[in-house]
Amino acid sequence: MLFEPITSDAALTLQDLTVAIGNTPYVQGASLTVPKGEIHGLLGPNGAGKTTLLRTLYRATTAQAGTIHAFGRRIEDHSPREWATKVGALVQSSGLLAGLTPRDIVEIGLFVLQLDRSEHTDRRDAALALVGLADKATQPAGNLSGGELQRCYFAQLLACDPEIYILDEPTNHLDLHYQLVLLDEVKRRGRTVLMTLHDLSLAIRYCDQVYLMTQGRIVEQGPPDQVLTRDALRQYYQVDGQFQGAALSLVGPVWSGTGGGFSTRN
Ligand SMILES: Nc1ncnc2c1ncn2[C@@H]1O[C@H](COP(=O)(O)OP(=O)(O)OP(=O)(O)O)[C@@H](O)[C@H]1O
Repeated sequence: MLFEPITSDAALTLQDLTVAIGNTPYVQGASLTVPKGEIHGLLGPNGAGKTTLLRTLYRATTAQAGTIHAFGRRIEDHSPREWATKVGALVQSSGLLAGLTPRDIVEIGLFVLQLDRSEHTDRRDAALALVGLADKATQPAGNLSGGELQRCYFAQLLACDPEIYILDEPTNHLDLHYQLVLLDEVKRRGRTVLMTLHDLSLAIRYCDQVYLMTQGRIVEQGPPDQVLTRDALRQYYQVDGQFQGAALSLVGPVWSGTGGGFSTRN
């Protein structure tokens, strides 16, 4: 297979990545390039392999084949600390919150950067204010609502402000206001982003490019309005609907065939 050359303009490059759990490959031959400062979306039905792919980027999983480069350097050539300062992730996780406050959670993220005390405090407080948690900063995180907790993890990432943001369903639990506030903030910062999204209207609104994944493979890629056609929605998401601008007009589910993920819907 011929690949595009890896340049340092490409913030993130995955080439022919295969990730297996046990003997089953859940990501197969995935290649993508995110240029510096662009926002790319990884889309597709449940079980398509999106999270499994992202997990290799924050080093929770190791790929069996293929390569990952950030700014032209292989992932293996970075120390875990170096990678953690370059690549930050917002993941789908309940976490262990016993005894922690939102302030602690943000500080745990900042620890790896080893900032001087005043910058550490400034970044922590600014991030908690940005996500609207300044008044709950010292309360038990275990008492936060689902959306507040997601905002808390967002604050951790925004405080660290890595060069590359890996976001797994970043709008999970967020109300409409915070969906827009936080994704606007990510876009405003001009960082490089690879994120999974089930909300396709948000993909149209924020993504420069999207990849449609199904059964572990990237099957379509391009600007979101060109990828998310009526045919693609029917084939990969099993819905009848179409976009008018960023608005999705849905008719209903389509029941024929199997799901695009690893489980069937019949
Ligand atoms: N630890 C594991 N053991 C066994 N199978 C797993 C494991 N982790 C993931 N899988 C399987 O890998 C497949 C891909 O899962 P993944 O979480 O990557 O999908 P996804 O595209 O992110 O889905 P969703 O949109 O539902 O979040 C699924 O079929 C899932 O059951």
